[in-house]
Amino acid sequence: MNIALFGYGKMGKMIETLAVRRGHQIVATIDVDTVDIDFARMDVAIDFSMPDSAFGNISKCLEHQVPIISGTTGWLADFDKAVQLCDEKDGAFIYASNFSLGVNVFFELNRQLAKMMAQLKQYSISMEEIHHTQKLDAPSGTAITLAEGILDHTDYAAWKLGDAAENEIPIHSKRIGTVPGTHTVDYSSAVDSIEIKHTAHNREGFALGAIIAAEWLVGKTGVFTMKDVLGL
Ligand SMILES: NC(=O)C1=CN([C@@H]2O[C@H](COP(=O)(O)OP(=O)(O)OC[C@H]3O[C@@H](n4cnc5c(N)ncnc54)[C@H](O)[C@@H]3O)[C@@H](O)[C@H]2O)C=CC1
Ligand SMILES: O=C(O)C1=N[C@H](C(=O)O)C[C@H](O)C1
Repeated sequence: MNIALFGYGKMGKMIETLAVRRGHQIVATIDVDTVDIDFARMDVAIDFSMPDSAFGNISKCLEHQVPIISGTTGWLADFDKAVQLCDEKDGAFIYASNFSLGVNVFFELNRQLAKMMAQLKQYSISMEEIHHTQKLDAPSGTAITLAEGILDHTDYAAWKLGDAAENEIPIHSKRIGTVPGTHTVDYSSAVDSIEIKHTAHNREGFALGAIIAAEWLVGKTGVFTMKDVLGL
């Protein structure tokens, strides 16, 4: 496949390495200063850029009929517009807050646990996410997806960054060194706690998941998720 990378930072470079190893060609690396973009050469594009550039990059790809994988977080205020544009253009689009296969299993585990705990009102829920100090957005996209999975199955009204009201799920964000990404969901009562946790050891899992999603998306039309890709 001919892959274009939008965003040639930590993730873009990791995806390049793994994609070449899987036999793909990187036909463009587009970063903040890139002026000319040759969309005709691309079978698929993968965007790991910045919160304020993601929607623009996604829109350009959809306008040019290039299937687009979006991994950038912190731009979801524009998500519905991206879906609408994809429909209008008969395009192909996948966004995931986290492409790692392990985290996508963890998302399902989180939803199952929330269902089981919904009636046990003696437990209060809190979440923690830890990332490297260069991360621009908080809470992480992954933490938001986890919180949404809990909100779907419980009486909590919303999630909140930091301290929260009784009917809100607090998400505590920490920025430490070079941590690639750790997410914990905690249910605590007066007598015990239940905790589920995912720890990324490096960025390879995110990059591999994004490439697998790109391989899956080419030739399809519509808006999909990692659940579709992985058959979860
Ligand atoms: N969904 C997932 O599985 C994962 C998502 N991420 C997200 O991916 C994004 C990028 O993460 P990193 O690579 O660690 O960040 P990074 O800061 O290392 O790289 C971002 C790159 O985007 C470039 N950029 C800025 N404006 C641009 C534009 N208009 N067009 C193209 N590129 C532009 C920057 O110059 C930089 O090189 C973040 O939003 C992060 O939260 C990160 C890891 C996994
Ligand atoms: O910025 C990162 O590094 C990561 N961002 C994603 C997020 O916001 O959830 C995914 C992963 O946790 C790494």
